[in-house]
Amino acid sequence: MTGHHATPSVSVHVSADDLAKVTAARIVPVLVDAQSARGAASIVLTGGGIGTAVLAELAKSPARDAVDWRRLDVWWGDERFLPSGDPERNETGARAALLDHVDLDPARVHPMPTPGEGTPEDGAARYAEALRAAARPEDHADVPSFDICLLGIGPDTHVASLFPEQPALYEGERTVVAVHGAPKPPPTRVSLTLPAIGAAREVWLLASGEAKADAVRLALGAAGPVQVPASGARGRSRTLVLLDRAAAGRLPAALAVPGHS
Ligand SMILES: O=C1O[C@H](COP(=O)(O)O)[C@@H](O)[C@H](O)[C@H]1O
Repeated sequence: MTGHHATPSVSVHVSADDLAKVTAARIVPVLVDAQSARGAASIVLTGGGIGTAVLAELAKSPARDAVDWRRLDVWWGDERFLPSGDPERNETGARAALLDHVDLDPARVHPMPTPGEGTPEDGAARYAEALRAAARPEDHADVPSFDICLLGIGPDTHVASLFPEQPALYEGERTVVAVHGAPKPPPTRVSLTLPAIGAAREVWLLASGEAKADAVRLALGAAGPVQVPASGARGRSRTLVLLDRAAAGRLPAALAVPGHS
């Protein structure tokens, strides 16, 4: 799960609302192309404000009918280790925003573990095994080459549940880990690691609002992933950084290229 990774390209949209709409619209052709090229598509979902808003816009978009939802594999980048249906779970938000509104094959939807199923470590190991089973020989990795991996950027530069300076950032082998003592509640979580994220064809980093402006600048700067986890989240073919104007406000002018809105 090493090798070449794509240099980020940045697009900036006038508002969080536009950012969510444009990102949703950009997801559709990527999934459609993947389904025609390989028979099925895969997406990794994120929690968080803008990530969930993108899913809600996708549910509303008439273009969504171009996707064959039954041939979509849905994974999560991270999850709060809470019971199924808990409003704080990323899964709960994703189901309400999108998954409950499209005709998915339930066998292709892969929620992360809940406390009722054992320890977070057990759950992480089972999730890693499910990813390994879904990987194809041509993926040359222990996880599928996700077509899109969506990741929100936290104000502290975390992505998924990979928080600055935490042990998960030193993980070079495992694809999924249990996280204890996360600085953002709840403290116990399960997360993909950077090697698993880096197996994605496309990584899309999302941020909206002024509170993310410093994190976005750091994510595109020279710091390494232990200090700035978002700087280590890169796709193999493409890394897109999708921002609203407020989140792009502290980028060097040369990087803050306006998007399509
Ligand atoms: O805790 C989490 O936070 C991040 C970012 O959330 P946001 O509300 O600041 O956008 C999210 O990407 C991650 O999936 C989630 O578990």
